[in-house]
Amino acid sequence: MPRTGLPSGSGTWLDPDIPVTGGGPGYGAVVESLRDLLDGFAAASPDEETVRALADAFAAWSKRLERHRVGERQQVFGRRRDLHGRGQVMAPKFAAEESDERSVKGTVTFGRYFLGGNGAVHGGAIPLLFDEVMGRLSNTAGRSQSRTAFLHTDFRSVTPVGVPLSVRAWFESEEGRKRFIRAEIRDGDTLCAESHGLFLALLPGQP
Ligand SMILES: CCCCCCCCCCCC(=O)SCCNC(=O)CCNC(=O)[C@H](O)C(C)(C)COP(=O)(O)OP(=O)(O)OC[C@H]1O[C@@H](n2cnc3c(N)ncnc32)[C@H](O)[C@@H]1OP(=O)(O)O
Repeated sequence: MPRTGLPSGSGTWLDPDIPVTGGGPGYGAVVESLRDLLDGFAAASPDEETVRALADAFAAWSKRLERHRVGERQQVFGRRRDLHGRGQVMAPKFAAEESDERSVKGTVTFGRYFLGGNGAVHGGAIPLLFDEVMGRLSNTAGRSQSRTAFLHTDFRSVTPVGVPLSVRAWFESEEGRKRFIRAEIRDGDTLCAESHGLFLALLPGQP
């Protein structure tokens, strides 16, 4: 078991090697429903009756899930590498389409939940997506676990909500523990944002 409880990967992105199967085959559909719920909630102006019904339903589900609470190493959320977005809803779902040992390409659509304003994705959600994609790429293809040392993002044009965007991340260089990675998000030919980051392979005993 890896030190941090996050499994590292010896396969490439599209060839995950450590199956985490908690939640069973229906888990991915639940995560999708949760994403839809967040987008729907963000887009809604509900009446009071609907708000009360939502509050009751959410409280009931929180109580029920409390019975299934586990420690970090048994957690399913965010550890299902067989699912796009690894079964988490904190970041928008990145769907990888091509990968090799040094790069990954895929798509993302930022739902309404990630709206900053005026149709543009929130400026914090974009580095979140970059960290997700670059951080995971950093740990693929037999590499040991790493952590983000720095992540620089340039916002080149508005990143639109609700539009399928292409995402690409690739290794620029690897120097000992240092993994320099770059990434970009494009809307068609338009560069929306680009990032470069340093990911440091963890030393034994580092959390
Ligand atoms: C299904 C599950 C999938 C799971 C998939 C998960 C995907 C998501 C992944 C998300 C990843 C994250 O967000 S991780 C969470 C965010 N990051 C963190 O919390 C990291 C916090 N920081 C740290 O823990 C530490 O600073 C480290 C580990 C990054 C580095 O500490 P260290 O090991 O002591 O290294 P240190 O000696 O300081 O530095 C080593 C070398 O790197 C350089 N260096 C260090 N930091 C920097 C820096 N910011 N900018 C430039 N250079 C730096 C040093 O100058 C040195 O160069 P030289 O002298 O050798 O030349």
